[in-house]
Amino acid sequence: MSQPQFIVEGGRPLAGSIRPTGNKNAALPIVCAALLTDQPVTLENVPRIRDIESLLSLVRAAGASAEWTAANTLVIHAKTVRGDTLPPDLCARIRASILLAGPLLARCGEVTLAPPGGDVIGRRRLDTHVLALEALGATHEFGERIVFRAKALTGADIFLDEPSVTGTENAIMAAVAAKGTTILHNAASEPHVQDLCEMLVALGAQIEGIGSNVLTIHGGRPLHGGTFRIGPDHIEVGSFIGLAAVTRSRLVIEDAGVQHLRSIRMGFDRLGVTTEISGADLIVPAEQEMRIRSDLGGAVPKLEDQPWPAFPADVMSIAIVTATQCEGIILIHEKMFESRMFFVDKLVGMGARIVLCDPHRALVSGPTQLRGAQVESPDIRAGMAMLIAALCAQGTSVINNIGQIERGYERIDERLNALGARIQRVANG
Ligand SMILES: CC(=O)N[C@H]1[C@@H](OP(=O)(O)OP(=O)(O)OC[C@H]2O[C@@H](n3ccc(=O)[nH]c3=O)[C@H](O)[C@@H]2O)O[C@H](CO)[C@@H](O)[C@@H]1O
Ligand SMILES: C=C(OP(=O)(O)O)C(=O)O
Repeated sequence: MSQPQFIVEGGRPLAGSIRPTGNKNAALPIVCAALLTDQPVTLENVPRIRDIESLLSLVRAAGASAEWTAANTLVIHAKTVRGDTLPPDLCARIRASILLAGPLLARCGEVTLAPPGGDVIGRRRLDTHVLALEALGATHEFGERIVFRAKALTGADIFLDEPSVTGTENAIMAAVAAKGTTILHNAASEPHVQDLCEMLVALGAQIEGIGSNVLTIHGGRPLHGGTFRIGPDHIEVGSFIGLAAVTRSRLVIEDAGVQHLRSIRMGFDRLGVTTEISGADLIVPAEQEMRIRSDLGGAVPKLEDQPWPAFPADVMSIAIVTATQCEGIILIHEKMFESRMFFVDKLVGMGARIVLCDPHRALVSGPTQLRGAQVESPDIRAGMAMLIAALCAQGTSVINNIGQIERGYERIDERLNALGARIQRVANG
């Protein structure tokens, strides 16, 4: 069945306030972490997005209950769980299915998964997950099925081969259940990793070094139930900064989690897009310089992604669209995923001046007037980037395959229409 489309009328300025939803990439591991205890866990500010619904289907298949008690409040109760009943098609739908490995291994001593899915943005390793779980005492089988087994999990001194986000999260969840102390070196430290740690601490875990790349976890303490509120999605905030800039709109991004925005704001600053902090809110003024800042001596500047706390890979696609509306030239270097930049073809089709140097680097020269077009949305962030491009373009655009956008952004058409956008969601065919 074909997916609905967005019909977007471009060129309209937006205005008003918008609140980011809870962080998708925090909510996903935190839902999994709720399976570590047999007590009920209440999660607030959970985004109502497709990836969460897919994960909840997996959680229920494992034997836990998961009920929405308010629009964004979820109660998970994993009184008993099983690790051998996860439907392969659901595992293949989302990257986050792999995050069930740590908690179900800890609870059941064995877990069987199918290889995870997620955005088709290039090869996605699982080696770090295996490295960490093996160090804690698990064995693994890897093929059409991924099986982890452990009679007992024991704390260990672990150096991760890369600061994998989900790899770190799996390691943390397993280490919290393991007897003894685990030291995780070269750990990822993104806001979502921090949120997961804080949630586990709220349930009784002992974790030191939260926010750094060395975590010390004193495991084996029984976890109780509790309530935890998911933090705001900094990637969504980055998306709204780009949206405001290219539509020349003043937007107030409420309760934006400003403590986590330094690298994102600095990245947009390089494009000539400045933002202001006002209490807990972030303001994007309508008047922007939109002039790319050259490096010293007039050299061509570069915007590159790196592990946290540097500029996040998931905001790169949004930065590319923004750069098409700024005066000057900039090299965008996406270091991580081999297929994430291919969507720039679609921007070129809309009038952007972009040279894709190789799968990781693109040279963007602006500003160019974008024209409405019929486009696909290949992954969550490219999809959002296309939506932003359509809102800034002259004329009408059609965005197909919007299920990709809705994997990560809650009611995005409704929320942007409340700011003055014209986005119509229509059934396709
Ligand atoms: C469900 C979930 O949480 N998904 C996120 C998670 O995926 P996921 O956990 O699958 O990504 P991984 O962190 O395992 O893989 C990316 C690897 O590349 C490294 N790296 C990162 C940036 C960079 O500029 N250069 C570099 O080499 C990372 O440190 C990491 O080692 O983290 C990715 C990296 O943030 C995000 O894109 C995904 O949205
Ligand atoms: C790549 C992303 O998601 P996932 O890891 O779930 O595919 C993303 O959130 O941009």
